[in-house]
Amino acid sequence: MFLETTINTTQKRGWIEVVCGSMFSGKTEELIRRLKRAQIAKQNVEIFKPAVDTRYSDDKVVSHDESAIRSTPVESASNILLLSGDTDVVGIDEAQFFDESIVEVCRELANRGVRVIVAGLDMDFKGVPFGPIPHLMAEAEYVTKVHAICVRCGNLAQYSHRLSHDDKQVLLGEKEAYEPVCRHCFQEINIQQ
Ligand SMILES: Nc1ncnc2c1ncn2[C@@H]1O[C@H](COP(=O)(O)OP(=O)(O)O)[C@@H](O)[C@H]1O
Ligand SMILES: Cc1cn([C@H]2C[C@H](O)[C@@H](COP(=O)(O)O)O2)c(=O)[nH]c1=O
Ligand SMILES: [Zn+2]
Repeated sequence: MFLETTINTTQKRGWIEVVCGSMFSGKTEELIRRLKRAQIAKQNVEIFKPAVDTRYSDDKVVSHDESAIRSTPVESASNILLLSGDTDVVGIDEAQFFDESIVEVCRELANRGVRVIVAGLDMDFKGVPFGPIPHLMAEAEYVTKVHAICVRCGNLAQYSHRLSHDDKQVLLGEKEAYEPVCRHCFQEINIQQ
């Protein structure tokens, strides 16, 4: 479990946390858990997600288990800077869908003294690093990799296997479109295909 860094109230110091893993690994639940605890601590919290992710809700980040928190959809990473005026904590979900400029945005916020918590897929359906997440992992002070349960064998899953033959990297979907699998099962699937 991630343990929050003690906040030194005399000096406002920012940092970056990344929560990554496959689909269904609990990234959004963990993001919501950290943000709700910050709200309980009376911190000023803003949550953003890419406008492209229209699943579940326009104005909420929602987990597969239906826990939710209010959020603002943004068309581009630069909007996050504009909308984060007097904020102590910024949460960003589905960060794999932003372009590389999200790295600069997170850096700028952290340098300003903001705690930035970013959740996103570390790998796409091919097992290839996804968008800006690897770069964010390199810059972050704290990286938490969470795991789903492999639907084929019950081991820890780190891959998101796409059930269709669609080859484009971005394809929104849920259980009808993806299943979380472990290394062994991911290899077996790819040998068969
Ligand atoms: N194969 C699975 N392994 C783990 N959790 C699963 C699985 N299938 C469904 N879930 C549900 O997904 C929830 C995690 O959802 P969520 O936080 O939205 O994940 P993520 O954001 O990583 O896709 C779990 O608490 C569980 O209820
Ligand atoms: C693996 C993979 C996933 N996606 C899409 C599918 C979902 O809409 C999101 C991931 O959501 P989650 O909160 O992590 O479950 O990303 C994609 O577009 N391309 C991929 O390769
Ligand atoms: Zn498996």
